[in-house]
Amino acid sequence: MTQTTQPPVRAVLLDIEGTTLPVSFVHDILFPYARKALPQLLRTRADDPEVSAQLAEIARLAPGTPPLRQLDAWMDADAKVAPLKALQGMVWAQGYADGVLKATLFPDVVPALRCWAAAGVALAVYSSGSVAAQKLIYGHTTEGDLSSVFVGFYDLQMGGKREADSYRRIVQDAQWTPADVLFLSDVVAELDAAAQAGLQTCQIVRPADGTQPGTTHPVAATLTEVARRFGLPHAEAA
Ligand SMILES: CSCCC(=O)C(=O)COP(=O)(O)O
Ligand SMILES: [Mg+2]
Repeated sequence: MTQTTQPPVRAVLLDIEGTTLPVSFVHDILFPYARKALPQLLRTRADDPEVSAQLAEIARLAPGTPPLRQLDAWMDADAKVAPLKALQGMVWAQGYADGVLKATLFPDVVPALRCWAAAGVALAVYSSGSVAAQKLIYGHTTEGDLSSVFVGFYDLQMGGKREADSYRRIVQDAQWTPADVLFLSDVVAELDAAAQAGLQTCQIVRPADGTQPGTTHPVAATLTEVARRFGLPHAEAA
């Protein structure tokens, strides 16, 4: 019988929602905050080039629809659309600055990420949330600023998370070898796309989020379990 061995993991690419952060934080705190704050952002900063560029993109994607109505429709559908994600990131910045928003990561996340980074494993984020929003989350956690553990942040500018080419672009940008990279996500379609691009994969199945395990990828409930399964260092072993 032939046995396949996994190449050692040299880099870990991580999803956010449902992987490092509870789905409830995104849906019950971040999204309602953005829905409430977006009308004022469009009223007061429509001429700001950062905002007007996103308004132009909305007009390109949904010609003739008033921007706020289109943003509401995308939020209702939880659509992962770049201009919505960019504008959400802009309003969240104020919430983090005011101290109203603070990210509570799953308890296994900070020790695992610190341990992996200290051991020389390259860590990067890939989320539908904008790079600015990702840096805000990891820069404002209940356990302090974690953003320096990451060597890269990737968003929808790389393409959709269910498309294999997005993972190829990320790996190329980071100058990694696909087989050396482990992608962690709660969503099987994202893992399928990453596997198609040659990455190793593991589904994070968080009981708190009620994630349903699939059958086609290794499964782990915590990053500690990921470490054991993929030969990464873990805090207890340090
Ligand atoms: C990074 S900010 C909040 C996440 C977000 O806006 C979102 O849509 C969730 O996307 P993910 O790709 O992390 O599931
Ligand atoms: Mg997710």
